[in-house]
Amino acid sequence: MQTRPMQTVRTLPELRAARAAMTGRVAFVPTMGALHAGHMALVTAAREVADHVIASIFVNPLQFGPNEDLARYPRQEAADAALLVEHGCDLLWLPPVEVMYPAGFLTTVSVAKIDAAFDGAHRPGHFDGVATVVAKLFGQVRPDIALFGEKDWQQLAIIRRMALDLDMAVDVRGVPTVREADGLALSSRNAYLSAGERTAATELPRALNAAVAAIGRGEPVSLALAAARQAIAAAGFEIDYVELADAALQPTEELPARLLAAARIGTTRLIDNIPVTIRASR
Ligand SMILES: Nc1ncnc2c1ncn2[C@@H]1O[C@H](COP(=O)(O)OP(=O)(O)OP(=O)(O)O)[C@@H](O)[C@H]1O
Ligand SMILES: CC(C)(CO)[C@@H](O)C(=O)[O-]
Ligand code: BAL
Repeated sequence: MQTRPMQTVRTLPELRAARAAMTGRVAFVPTMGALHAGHMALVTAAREVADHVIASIFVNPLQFGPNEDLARYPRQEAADAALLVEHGCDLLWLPPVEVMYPAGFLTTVSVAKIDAAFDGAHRPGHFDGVATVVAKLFGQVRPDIALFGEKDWQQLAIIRRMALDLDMAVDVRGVPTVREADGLALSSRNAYLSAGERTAATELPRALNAAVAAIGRGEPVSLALAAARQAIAAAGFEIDYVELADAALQPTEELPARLLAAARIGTTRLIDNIPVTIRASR
């Protein structure tokens, strides 16, 4: 892997100066840190499509509910910076919370309808927090391209919609989910799992894949989803949802049908999703 100098900035004047010095196309990877190979796939994809790569790390309080894991969300700035350097990031934007939300901050960006189901229903206010911070980050960084993981499928749909609706002139691109060898989607929150929970967690992608295979064979969707829910629950999960994304979550034709799931094991909430092909003649 190449290593090249990476600048780290924590103030808006420094960010603006560094951005102004960039010529050519700029790709942006927003994150909440605790970086892993999934984030690095975004940085690598960014490197391939642009002249400069900017990443941000900001654990955004606005997108956490009152009983969620804001306080314990993993923070590992030095290790994150080292990974970003290794993968060719040019600029790391590390805004303090008072720079993002100074006293008097009053604005919310809300993407209606596609935020209503799935994680939007289970995490009230979450996607307003995401849309608001990403709108701010886009305004600060002014990227040509921004990359988001397909793991957060609904988030990707919402940000695409927001960028289109608000004429942000940012090309929002999805990057396929990076998985562990046993199928579990990489996630910063996997660090919360005990050894037993980590073993059980593989049931989530396994059951989703089994359901998609059954649907592909022509089994009724309702039966395939019921079997997946049963298997996920039997592994020790409390299920938030295991559902097919409906047309409302497909704001562009580039986003095919998807089976989405969220479930909690112990104190950890995991999400996942995979593509589905539904036979016309069932
Ligand atoms: N396994 C993965 N494959 C591809 N992209 C990913 C993966 N995990 C996270 N991303 C993407 O990285 C970006 C930053 O995500 P974030 O920092 O929340 O990481 P995370 O691992 O998803 O953490 P969390 O556990 O909070 O969900 C998002 O666009 C997200 O979709
Ligand atoms: C897009 C994002 C960085 C906004 O805080 C976050 O929701 C995430 O890490 O997926
Ligand atoms: N990975 C999406 C950010 C969140 O769960 O808050």
